[in-house]
Amino acid sequence: MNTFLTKINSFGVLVIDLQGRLLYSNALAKKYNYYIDAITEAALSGASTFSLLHYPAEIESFQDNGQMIVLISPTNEMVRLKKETDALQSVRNELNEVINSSFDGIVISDKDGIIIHQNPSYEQITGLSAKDCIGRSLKELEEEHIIDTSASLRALEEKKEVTIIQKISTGATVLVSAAPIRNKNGEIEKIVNNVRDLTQLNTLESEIKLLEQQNQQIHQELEFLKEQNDPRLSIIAHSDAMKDVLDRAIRVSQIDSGVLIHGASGVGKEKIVELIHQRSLRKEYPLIKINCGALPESLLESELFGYESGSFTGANQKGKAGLFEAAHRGTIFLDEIGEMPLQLQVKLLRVLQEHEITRIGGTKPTPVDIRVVAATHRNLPEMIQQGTFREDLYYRLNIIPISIPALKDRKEDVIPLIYHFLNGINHKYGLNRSFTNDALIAFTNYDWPGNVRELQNFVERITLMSSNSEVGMTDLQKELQFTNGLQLDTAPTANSTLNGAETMPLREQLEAFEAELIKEALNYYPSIRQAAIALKVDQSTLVRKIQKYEIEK
Ligand SMILES: Nc1ncnc2c1ncn2[C@@H]1O[C@H](COP(=O)(O)OP(=O)(O)OP(=O)(O)O)[C@@H](O)[C@H]1O
Repeated sequence: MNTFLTKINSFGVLVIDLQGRLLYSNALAKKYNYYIDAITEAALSGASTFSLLHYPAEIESFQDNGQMIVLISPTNEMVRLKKETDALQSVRNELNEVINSSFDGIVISDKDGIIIHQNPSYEQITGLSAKDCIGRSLKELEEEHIIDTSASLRALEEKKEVTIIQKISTGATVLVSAAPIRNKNGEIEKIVNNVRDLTQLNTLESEIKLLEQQNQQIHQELEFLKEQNDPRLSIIAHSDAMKDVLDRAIRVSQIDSGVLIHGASGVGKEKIVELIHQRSLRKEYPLIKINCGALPESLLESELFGYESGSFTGANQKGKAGLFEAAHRGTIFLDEIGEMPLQLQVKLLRVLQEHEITRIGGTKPTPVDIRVVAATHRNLPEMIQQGTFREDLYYRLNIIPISIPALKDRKEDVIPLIYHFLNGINHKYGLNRSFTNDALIAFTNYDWPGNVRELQNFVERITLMSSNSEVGMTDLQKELQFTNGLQLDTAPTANSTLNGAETMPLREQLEAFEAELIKEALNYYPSIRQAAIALKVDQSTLVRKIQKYEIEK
């Protein structure tokens, strides 16, 4: 019965009497109204199909109680059409699901530029809801400045795919690609817009830029550290005075003006010149060094300017280029400039003014592009007063003055320098030497008149001569017997001062040095763990020391 009722509901039902008169018809049978007579006739004649142009149908009839019940159902063709429609609907649903779950915003407009669909991502990206957009014309949205330019309208106008950067009134910036969809006649029916969030891309872009900058910074720091590890260039500078010297040298290396370095013998003038040259744009060209006090006048002149063939007895037959020519495009370091004879000072001034030299015995000037860095331990202004140094040359050379203090005036550098030289020797000779505290105190209390050079020589000598792994006062005394005038004292002397204050006890100096190293490591490495690895100490030890020295991370 149930089956019967279900059938009844999905069939057209007619009830007729046996004479063919209509007694009842249900709603579905109404659409066959025009053909009732034909259907009745067919049913009475026992036919099972019935076909008219628009309503091919199957009929099923049976008699009951002197009446005939006729069931009318669409033919298989109709069922097929219905199935196709259902299938199309399900494809359409799937397509909608795909569109709606896309991370890109998708907006579809019709051929008149009216928005007919948008997916949820579009609202997430732009802040414009379906309510704001669907059914609205893109022209209107443009006029109301909700969007600045419509990609769809341009695609409709230009009849091709268009990609633009669009600004939305909500503040978002998006990349929109509008693609026309054509019917089989090639006419545009719809425009599909693909929308990407550029605000996010911009953020990513700035993040990449930031990473690149950090990368560059790290690269520069690495270069600096590499330089520091290069024994030819590493310059120990723990005192403020020496740090200032380094800062000044690094800054001056970037410009091409004359530099005059003042400082006693052995303070590190040549080291600073090397740094200036290595960091300058001239670093690929030679750095030529000459000590103006080491040669007699005539020889110094021929060394600097060169000579033509046969210009003086003993001269090379072919002539010879001088150091100015050899330093072309590079740097020339004139050490002990105060010792340069007056006559040569005049010639040097001409080179600096005219950027050309003429060889001895020659007539033709040769252009030279050189940077001159000069150094002296003499008091040049006093020499100018005495008439032994030319004032005009002094001002030419002294455009940027750098003054390196004597080692006794920057005692904070003594222990770091000792370790620097000691490490070099240990590494070179495969040793593992160290100094006792007494020895370090003695080193710090001494004034080192020969400055860093004297300290370096003494550290090298005493380390190599000692047979103990820890070099102490006995080794020092022994070595002193071979060294004239060097007197080391473990007690602070009246004139051994540190920044004008009394000499700091060694333990405090070592602690100050240790705190300084920890601060540097913490500044350089992003975490305490990495700083501890670099300093080769336990993380817990490092934490304890950070607390002890009250270092802020
Ligand atoms: N700050 C420093 N760090 C490391 N080594 C240094 C430092 N200062 C000087 N030295 C070393 O000390 C020695 C003497 O230095 P340098 O030759 O540069 O001194 P100078 O002032 O030019 O001497 P002079 O005037 O006698 O020529 C060199 O071996 C140099 O490497």
